Amino acid sequence: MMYNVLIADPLNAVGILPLKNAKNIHVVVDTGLSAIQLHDKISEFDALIVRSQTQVTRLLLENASRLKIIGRAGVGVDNIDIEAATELGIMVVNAPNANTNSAAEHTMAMILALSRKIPQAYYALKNHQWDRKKYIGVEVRGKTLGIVGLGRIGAEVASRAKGQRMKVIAYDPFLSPEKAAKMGIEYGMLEEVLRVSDFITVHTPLLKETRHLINAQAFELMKPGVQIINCARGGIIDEDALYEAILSNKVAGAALDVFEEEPISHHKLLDLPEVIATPHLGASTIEAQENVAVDVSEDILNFFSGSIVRHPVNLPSVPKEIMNKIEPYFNLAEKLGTFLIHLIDEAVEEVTITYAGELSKLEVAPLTRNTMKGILKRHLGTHVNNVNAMYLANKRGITIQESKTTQKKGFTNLMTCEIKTKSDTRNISGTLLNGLGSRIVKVDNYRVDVIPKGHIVFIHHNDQPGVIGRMGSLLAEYQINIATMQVDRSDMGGDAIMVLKIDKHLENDELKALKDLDEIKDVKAIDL
Ligand SMILES: NC(=O)c1ccc[n+]([C@@H]2O[C@H](COP(=O)([O-])OP(=O)(O)OC[C@H]3O[C@@H](n4cnc5c(N)ncnc54)[C@H](O)[C@@H]3O)[C@@H](O)[C@H]2O)c1
Ligand SMILES: O=C(O)CC[C@@H](O)C(=O)O
Repeated sequence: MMYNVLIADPLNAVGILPLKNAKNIHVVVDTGLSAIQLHDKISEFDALIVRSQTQVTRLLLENASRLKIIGRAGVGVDNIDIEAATELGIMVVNAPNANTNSAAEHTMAMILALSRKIPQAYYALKNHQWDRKKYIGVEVRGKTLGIVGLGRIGAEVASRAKGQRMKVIAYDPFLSPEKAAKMGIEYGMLEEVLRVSDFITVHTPLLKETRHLINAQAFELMKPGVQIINCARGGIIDEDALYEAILSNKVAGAALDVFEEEPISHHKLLDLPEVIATPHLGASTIEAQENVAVDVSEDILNFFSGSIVRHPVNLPSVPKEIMNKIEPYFNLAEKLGTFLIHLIDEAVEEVTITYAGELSKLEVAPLTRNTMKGILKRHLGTHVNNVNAMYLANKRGITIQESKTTQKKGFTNLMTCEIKTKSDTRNISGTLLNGLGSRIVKVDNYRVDVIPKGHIVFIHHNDQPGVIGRMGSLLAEYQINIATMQVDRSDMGGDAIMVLKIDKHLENDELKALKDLDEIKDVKAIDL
């Protein structure tokens, strides 16, 4: 059988040799296609390889009748509609480790270029201006580098910055003070990192929760004269807010490798002398390009030869015969993990999953993996799947325990997930009701009855008259409809919780307004 592979973005020629040399693969390299041309052509191909430029949309995939696999030659998969690919049974693979080093080196190059105004001075000199006074920089030695997102690249940047004698402070939801100490850096919550840093570099994925993570409020917290670096994804920093912060002299300089929209040739930020920029070059080295091309090429060959792929982004990996038995619980497991992680504000240290009643007779390992996927996906994004979830948890030092009990605990089947952090323990339980589908039945031991789907607001408050009414009125002011509501309390006048189902995603300003109401202790917005 011959497989047609389309390479739609520029890829390293040596890296794609494994594909070119394979007897059953016909490689077409066509990197200049418009979206419409790609749409017209895609139905001829069994595999598509892209970098960050080609947008792999649902519309494109719906026309890709032969397509079986997409290779992303890099880390970020935000240019690929993973949900659509999964729905259509198209596998997505990426190359998560292949460009880490290059992206970290590029970040360091940007920090140093920014601190010494190298691009500005170079530009002036090329324009025949010998000006030594205008381009006085600052040393990075002794300065504090704040790292937001301490994953693969963030951690590499941290170790390089220490080599430059910088103090490093980092925030990552999976980082604890102990882990930070082992790496010889400081741990801080996001606000602290923003407050104390002289340079701030972001290394998170672009997710719903990280879009505009660095916004006008974040800039307000920063030191005057702070310098900002983004070599991760456009959109993590609010570009309008950055522009204003530079005009008001709060931010002294910014180095950008990525933009909210790409490609660009004009942008108001590029008109500011304080901004230096590169056109998404973080992974553009000979080594990284060869590595990413080799990694995706090999995985595409693995896929077509029926071998195990090494970097799946969306693989449903559970064998069919086991899946048939546990399928009804599979979705519930992920949703319990997703719900619970939203209640957690510190690094996760331990996860315990207990299977009770009929569940204890089943093969539950895939359910544990799917729960972990739900937990990790919140901060690690769509590349987490039930194949790599345990590996990723392990790498972050999270202990996972699984236990079974034949006791029914009030339900014929009950799955309970507990997360321990340094100072907190939270739990959630769910069940499958005969004929009625899955339900969340307990949160932190409060009784609830919630279908694990849609937009949920979880509120922790004091049991006082009027709280529920104020909550309802405020949501009404924002035109937010409450679909269902559950309330429970520890005792009269004591701790209480509310679980609301609402008809839309709760925006940050709406969340803040709810938090500011009297008697409210905490509010979490959870999209299941
Ligand atoms: N410029 C380039 O060419 C280039 C090259 C490679 C990667 N990237 C991008 O760099 C970014 C990081 O890649 P990586 O391989 O290190 O990913 P990674 O998954 O290893 O690390 C991301 C880290 O961000 C953390 N995170 C998630 N939400 C957070 C939040 N709200 N606050 C703080 N931290 C949060 C996660 O816990 C995780 O540890 C991605 O956006 C990737 O697409 C860019
Ligand atoms: O394709 C590129 O060069 C960029 C890749 C990079 O942004 C990534 O996420 O891996």
